Amino acid sequence: MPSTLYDKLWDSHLVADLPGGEALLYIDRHLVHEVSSPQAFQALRDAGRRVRRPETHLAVADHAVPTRARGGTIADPLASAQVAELEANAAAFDVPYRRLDGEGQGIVHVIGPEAGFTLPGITLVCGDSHTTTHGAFGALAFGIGASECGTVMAAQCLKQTRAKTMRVELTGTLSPHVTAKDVALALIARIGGLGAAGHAVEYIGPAVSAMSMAARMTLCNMTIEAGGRIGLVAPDETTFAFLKGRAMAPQGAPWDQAVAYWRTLGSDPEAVFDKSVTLDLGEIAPQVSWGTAPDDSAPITARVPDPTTLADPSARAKMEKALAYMGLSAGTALSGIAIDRVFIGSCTNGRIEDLRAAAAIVAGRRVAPGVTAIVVPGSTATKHQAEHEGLDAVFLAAGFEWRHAGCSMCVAMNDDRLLPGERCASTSNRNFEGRQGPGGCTHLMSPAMAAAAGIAGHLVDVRTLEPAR
Ligand SMILES: CC(C)[C@H](C(=O)O)[C@@H](O)C(=O)O
Ligand code: SF4
Repeated sequence: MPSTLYDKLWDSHLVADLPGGEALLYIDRHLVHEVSSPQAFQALRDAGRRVRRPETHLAVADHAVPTRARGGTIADPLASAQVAELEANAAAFDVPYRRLDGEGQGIVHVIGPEAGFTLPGITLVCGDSHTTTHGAFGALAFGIGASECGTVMAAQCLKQTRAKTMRVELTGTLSPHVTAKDVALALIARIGGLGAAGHAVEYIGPAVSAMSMAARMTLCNMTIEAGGRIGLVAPDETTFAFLKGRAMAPQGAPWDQAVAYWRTLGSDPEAVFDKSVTLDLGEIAPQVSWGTAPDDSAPITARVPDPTTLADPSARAKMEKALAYMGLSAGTALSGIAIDRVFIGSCTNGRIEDLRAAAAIVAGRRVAPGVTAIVVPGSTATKHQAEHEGLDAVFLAAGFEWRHAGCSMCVAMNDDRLLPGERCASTSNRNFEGRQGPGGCTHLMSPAMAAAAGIAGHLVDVRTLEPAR
């Protein structure tokens, strides 16, 4: 019977079918961060257990870490305690740990792929919803809860329910300045925040094959914002080229064997999916979010939607609430909404390709008066690569701040936050109320669009930005 990529990954990790429809899956790798791991380590301690296969875990601090300075002590007592706890737990349980002041530090979803820790054909989990990111490599990767992290550490297995499958076919070609982020936002706006719930989404089609690994990771990263716990792209030559020579990827003959296996993973041509959606990339314009959920997104050429046009009272009330929080009135042109801050970074768009795209817009221009703009690379290695390419100088010359790696302003768990009422053009993935700080307003967009907003001082179509002087 023809199988999908998801079926192949599931079947190759199935330990046992359990009564009641659940199954026991073998877990190959586990990424560990400071927010979701303390409870898991404590559970091991309480039960007197060790980590079963320490070498299959990789720990790093990313959510709470300060990005202004590295080395020395962390001023914030909570962040300092969280990082110290992770470091002590990793040492006590022999789990490999990426030091905060080391080259290997960064956001879990950025360092996994960079290290070749993320590989096609494996199961990979993390106590973090954006673990979907790693599916870009053809890995069965999904976010788990804090107590499940402890289960994986102790047993290397997890109980799971098989997901349904959804095929998202991308056709056509992206227009200039339109990116995977715009595709993700347009898709989520179309299918809704629960449009992929219960489904493992596979992105298929020539437009996916043409995408870089960074673009595929952005797509898979955002799959959770459509409710899908799993986003997948079949591994291909682009995947292999990205992984070859990475520190934790196989080398020599095992590499050749692995690639031969990875080539077999793609969905069979006749494989049947439970659900199917097609998106023509040629029709997608740069997107921005206007509300308080990622599916509240629209082309930058559109206007703030009007709740009175909605027939369903609960949908109307939801939109009214979102617009009230965002301080926006129906009918206002999205292009032109003034911003206070720009955040370029996160596990969605903090990779070198993202920084290059933003720098290309910023070069020769200046951040608008009154706007504070920060660039936060997704990993320390990305930061150093960007510096090697001179991107830091481009950002600094334009008035951007150049920071150390971490989750930063994606989530209000560290020093980088919006103040109440501040409005931010952000390359992150969530725009919930208070996500970037209590009372802060987030507009999601691509790195090029966020850079353009910083230059213009308002949301703007990057394709119409005034030429650099
Ligand atoms: C803190 C963590 C558990 C959380 C997640 O699960 O995704 C965070 O990374 C986020 O993006 O909201
Ligand atoms: S960058 Fe944002 S979305 Fe990604 S793991 Fe950190 S907090 Fe979560």
